[in-house]
Amino acid sequence: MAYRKRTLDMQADRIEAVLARHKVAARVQGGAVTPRYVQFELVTGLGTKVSKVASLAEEIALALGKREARVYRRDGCIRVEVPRQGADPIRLLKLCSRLATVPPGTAVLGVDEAGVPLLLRLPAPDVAHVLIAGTTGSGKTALARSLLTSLAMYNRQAEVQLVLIDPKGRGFGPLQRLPHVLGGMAATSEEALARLRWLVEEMERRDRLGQRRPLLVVAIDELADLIQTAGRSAEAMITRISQRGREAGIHLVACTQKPTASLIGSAVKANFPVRLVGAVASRDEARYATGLSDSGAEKLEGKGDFLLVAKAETVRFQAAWLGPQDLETVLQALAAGPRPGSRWRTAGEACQEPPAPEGLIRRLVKRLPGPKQDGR
Ligand SMILES: Nc1ncnc2c1ncn2[C@@H]1O[C@H](COP(=O)(O)OP(=O)(O)OP(=O)(O)O)[C@@H](O)[C@H]1O
Repeated sequence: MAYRKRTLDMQADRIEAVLARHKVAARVQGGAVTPRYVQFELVTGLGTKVSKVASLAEEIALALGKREARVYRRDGCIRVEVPRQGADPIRLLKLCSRLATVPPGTAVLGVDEAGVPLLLRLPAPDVAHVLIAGTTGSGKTALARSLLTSLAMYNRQAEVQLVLIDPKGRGFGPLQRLPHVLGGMAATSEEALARLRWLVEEMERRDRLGQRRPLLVVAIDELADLIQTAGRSAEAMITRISQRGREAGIHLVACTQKPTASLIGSAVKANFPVRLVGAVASRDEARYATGLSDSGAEKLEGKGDFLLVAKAETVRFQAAWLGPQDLETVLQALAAGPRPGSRWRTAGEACQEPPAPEGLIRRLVKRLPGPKQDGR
C-alpha cells in the first residue's frame, strides 16, 4: 500500500498533539516509510528526555490507531516507529530481479530499513558461519530457505552444494528438490550424526589437500534440538566445523529458538560471527541471541523482522520471503539447465540496477518523502 504524504502529515500532527498535551517540546521533522514500518523523526527542545517521549508510546499508538509504537534514539534524534498497514512480503524473486550481479558464495537476505537489498558473502572472513535465532514465528526457517535458495540461484553446483539437516523434517523439506542438495535431507538424529561425521572427514580431507571447493553450506533447522537429541558427539562435531570449517570451504547456517550457551554449547556459540536475530521473547533472550545488551530484538515484530548482528553492529532488515509458487519457479528454472545470465526476473520486470559491490551490499534507494518539511 503506497503511503500518501497527506496521511503521513496527518499522523505527524497527531504525534505532535500528544507531545504538546504532555508539554514535551518536540516536533516531527521528517521520516521514512520502510518495508514494514513508518518512522517519524523528532526534533526536540534542549533537555527533552527520550524516556519522557518513550513513556508516551502507548498514547501515540492510540492516537494513530496502531497496536503499538516504538520510541528510540538513533543518529542523535528520537524516532517514533509504527507498523505499516498492509505491508507486503518482500518476495525473494522480485528482490533478485533488482540485483544486477551477486558475487560467488553470496546469499540474499532481504532489505534493510531503507529498502536496500542486504546480501551476505559466506566466505568473507567476518562471516563464515551464520546463526539464525528467534522465537517461534519469527521467521527463522523462512529466512534460511530464502538464504539457501538464493545461493542455489546464483551459484552452480560445482561452486556451492547444500547439506540439509532437519531432524523434524518440517523446515527444509521443500528445498530437497534443489539440485544443489547433497545426499538428500538428514531427517533423523542418526542421519544427522552420519552427515556430521562425513562433514568432519571431508573437512580433514580438504585440509590435507588444501581444497576449498565446492563450498559446502550446512543448514541445520533446530540446532538446540539436534544437540539435545543427538548428544554431545553432535555438539563436538559442530564445534569442530565451526572452528575450522571456513578454511575448508564449509559453512554452517544454523537456526535455533534459544541460542543460550547451555543449549547449543559455548564453543559453538562463540564461533558464529554473524547472527540473524528475529523476534525474541525477552530482553534477556535478546542479549543471549545478539551478544549485545541493548539490541531491541525483543521488540521486533516477527514474520521476517530481523537484526543482522556482526562485529557488534546491527542492521535491521526484513527477510526475503519465498512462497511455494516462487520456489517452484526456481526449481523449474534450475531443472531447465544452465541459464544465460545470473539475473532472475519475475514476469514483466526489467532490471536497471548497476552492478552491486562485494561484501555486505548496500544500494542507494530513494527515501520516501518525510511527513513534514524542515522549518515548518
Ligand atoms: N520474511 C517473511 N515475510 C512475511 N511473512 C513471513 C516471513 N517469514 C515468516 N513469515 C510468516 O511467519 C510464519 C512463521 O515463519 P517460520 O516458520 O519461518 O518461523 P520460525 O521462526 O521458523 O518458527 P518455528 O520455530 O515455529 O519453526 C510463516 O508461516 C509466515 O506466515
